[in-house]
Amino acid sequence: MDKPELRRRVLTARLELSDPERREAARGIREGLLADPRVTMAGTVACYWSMGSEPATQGLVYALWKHGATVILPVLRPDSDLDWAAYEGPDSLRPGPRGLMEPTDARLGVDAVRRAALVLVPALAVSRATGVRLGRGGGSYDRVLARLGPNAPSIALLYDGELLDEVPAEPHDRPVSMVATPGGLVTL
Ligand SMILES: Nc1nc2c(c(=O)[nH]1)N(C=O)[C@@H](CNc1ccc(C(=O)N[C@@H](CCC(=O)O)C(=O)O)cc1)CN2
Ligand SMILES: Nc1ncnc2c1ncn2[C@@H]1O[C@H](COP(=O)(O)OP(=O)(O)OP(=O)(O)O)[C@@H](O)[C@H]1O
Repeated sequence: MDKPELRRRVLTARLELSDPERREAARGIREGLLADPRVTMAGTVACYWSMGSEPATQGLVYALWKHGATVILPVLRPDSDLDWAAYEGPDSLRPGPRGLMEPTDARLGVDAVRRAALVLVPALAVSRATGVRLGRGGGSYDRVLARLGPNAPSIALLYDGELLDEVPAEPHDRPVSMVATPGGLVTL
């Protein structure tokens, strides 16, 4: 299966989830992450503000911020690379391009993500064998993951059934080190 076909399949399956199924999945993902010291001990966490049918991250972002972490969120650049800015509470976001909500705080630059002790990554699917992830196709997170050191943990947030035996990979694809599913964290 090629990337566009797998993207369509996963997005279709996500649209078929009911609201209670989505809420329950987001709760499991959030609780698994917030129970892990690698998450709660991170001084700076790079996260993202979920949209559409993605597993919801709003409660997670809020909990990390309340807990005292610096949470940075992506700002999409015209070249699909990602700038970053701090989450400063529920009023610190505004609508951005492509249906995204983006932070209004000062832009920190594309390299700000290197200061994160943990990077949470959107994905449509991840390979159990290699950690290679399928994204929306802009290559944004391929560039982000390429900037991180080899030991910086990166966690993709997935619904059940999205950790797959095989995900189509190209040379520029960068693996994540873990996935967070409704059932808990899986180290790859
Ligand atoms: N929540 C979230 N934020 C993110 C990403 C993401 O995947 N999810 N990105 C990951 O790289 C970057 C933004 N990249 C994006 C690339 C494509 C589309 C996109 O295709 N949007 C559709 C509408 C999708 C929908 O409503 O579900 C569109 O514009 O038609 C959106 C964001 C940075 N921020
Ligand atoms: N390091 C990079 N610098 C510039 N462009 C890149 C880089 N990595 C990937 N790209 C480009 O991004 C495009 C999309 O790649 P791909 O289909 O693998 O995206 P994806 O990983 O699914 O999406 P995303 O990372 O945005 O979630 C490709 O055309 C690729 O050439």
